[in-house]
Amino acid sequence: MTPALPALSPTTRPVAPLLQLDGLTRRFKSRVALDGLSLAVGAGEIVGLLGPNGAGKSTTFQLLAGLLALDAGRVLFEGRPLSLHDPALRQRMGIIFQRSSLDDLMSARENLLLGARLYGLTGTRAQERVEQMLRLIGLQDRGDERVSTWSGGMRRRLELARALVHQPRIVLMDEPTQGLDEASFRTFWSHLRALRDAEGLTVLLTTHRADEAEMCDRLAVLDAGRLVATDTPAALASRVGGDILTLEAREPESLAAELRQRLGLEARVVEGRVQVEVEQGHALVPRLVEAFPAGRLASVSLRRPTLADVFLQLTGRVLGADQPTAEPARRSRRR
Ligand SMILES: Nc1ncnc2c1ncn2[C@@H]1O[C@H](COP(=O)(O)OP(=O)(O)OP(=O)(O)O)[C@@H](O)[C@H]1O
Repeated sequence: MTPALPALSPTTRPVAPLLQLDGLTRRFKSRVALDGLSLAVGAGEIVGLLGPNGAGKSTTFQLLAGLLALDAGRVLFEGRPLSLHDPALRQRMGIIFQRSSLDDLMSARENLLLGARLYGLTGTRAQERVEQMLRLIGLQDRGDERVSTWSGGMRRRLELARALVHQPRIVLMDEPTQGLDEASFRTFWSHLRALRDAEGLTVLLTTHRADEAEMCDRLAVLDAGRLVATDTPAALASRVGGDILTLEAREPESLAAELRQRLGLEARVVEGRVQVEVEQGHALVPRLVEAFPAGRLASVSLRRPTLADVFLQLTGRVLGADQPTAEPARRSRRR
């Protein structure tokens, strides 16, 4: 008798990512919207897709939602390739698009019940799930009100509940908090995290907000349909290193040119102010004040880099802005 093979221990058994995008490619005539995007999303992870306008974020979501056909590439769920039209994939995914998909004339409960029925949940099971979701988003006392009377923040939380009513493993969210005020943004995220903890939810979202990007477990930066970086927010922020000096001046372009020529600094103009990335910012401040007499500089401020700076360095664009503002920074820096 052949001896039984030893069982793989949990540490040696390979764990497939929950969702794996493998070389996703989509063209619109001669324009390549997505150019071989590969990205793995692990179970229980909140992954943020960051990218300037036209980077390919919405195209990725439309492909995953089965609304567009792929030109090349494949999607694996728990290690198994799945067609984007496979009902099994639909069942495991919840999607929140930028535009509201709620029915304004219905109450919150009715909206959730409709969502549940679309995924085959009926009877007491559907009712229970609807009540559970209303509790999780903290709106159980308002469930019978018409959605049209609700605030933007409450509606976004209801969208989240509706995308999750059929208990998907992963939820895709296209700019879920766009237009929300600070308080609604915080509430939305605390519910999202509670859902992740309560239901083991995995999230793939797009955002233009640096504060939202900071909240993700991992970020994938897209530019012109290609993945240019993927890492934790902290690791990405440490790529910029050093300090960010911001200088206000009446003629920012000429000041930036002088900083480059006279001091050999990598200075660029970002939204009307001169920005310089340096290792020892505090040591440079007195030199700048000395080099540029009163009148040339209106103010100098020093801060640690944020994700918005990382984004600028990688893509040459300001996070959330429509137009390019600068060339992506060269790697070498004056120390
Ligand atoms: N239906 C379409 N027909 C032609 N071109 C398209 C179509 N959809 C997207 N594109 C192009 O594909 C590229 C990627 O667009 P996409 O909407 O995915 O970008 P995005 O990252 O979502 O941008 P935004 O942040 O502005 O929503 C863009 O150049 C866009 O013009």
